[in-house]
Amino acid sequence: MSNPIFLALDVPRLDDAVALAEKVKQHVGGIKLGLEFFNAHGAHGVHMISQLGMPIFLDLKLHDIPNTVAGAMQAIHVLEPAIVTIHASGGRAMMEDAKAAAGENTKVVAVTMLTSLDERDLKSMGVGGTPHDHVMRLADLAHTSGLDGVVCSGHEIKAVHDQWKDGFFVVPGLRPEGSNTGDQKRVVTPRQARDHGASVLVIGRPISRAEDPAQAARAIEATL
Ligand SMILES: O=C(O)c1cc(=O)[nH]c(=O)n1[C@@H]1O[C@H](COP(=O)(O)O)[C@@H](O)[C@H]1O
Repeated sequence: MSNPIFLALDVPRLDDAVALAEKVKQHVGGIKLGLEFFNAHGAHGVHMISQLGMPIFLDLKLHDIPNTVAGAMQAIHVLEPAIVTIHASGGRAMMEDAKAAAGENTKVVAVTMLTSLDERDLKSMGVGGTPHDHVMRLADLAHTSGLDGVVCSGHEIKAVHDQWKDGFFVVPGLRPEGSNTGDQKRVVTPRQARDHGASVLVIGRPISRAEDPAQAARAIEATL
């Protein structure tokens, strides 16, 4: 079975990002490049990381009107990402148009509810119900909009997987037992997420901020 860990390369300097990716390469299945990396280094940065020969997950969290998101999807064909994120709250038309505009080898997955949010945050945004309800509703919308899968926390992955058997599921907000959760609120261990149906495990700081990132990645890999 291939390694489901994608390292979130949320580091500001390109040379540090390349060095970190080189260090952990043997212990992860791919690299996730997100807003911090893409806004700082753009297409050039993506090409640099692509040279390591690993699948690239471009976490752009697109959320705009359908025409604009479709145009953004077209613009990244050249980068050949394996996975791209959009926001499910952009709605059905946005998701349908995003999928139609994506490259044929790119999985388009929708962020349901960020792992940094909890029920109080939902309430403060005027959204009723529990995180579970909210995630299930948006996962169903993403499914019927023709997407490949969703991003959700480890708290919901089992229910989402039960409802969408052949979906592709990305789970961030992962922490090995006893490690610092930081800004994440809906957290599980990498092993729990894997056991409950995650296709991809996104892990950033527990590896990137470790004293020995390769050892940290190896230790997490060993728990799977
Ligand atoms: O789309 C994502 O990858 C994402 C969605 C989400 O709900 N929560 C979340 O943390 N992420 C990303 O996953 C990574 C988590 O990083 P760490 O908390 O450092 O492991 C970051 O790059 C986030 O941008």
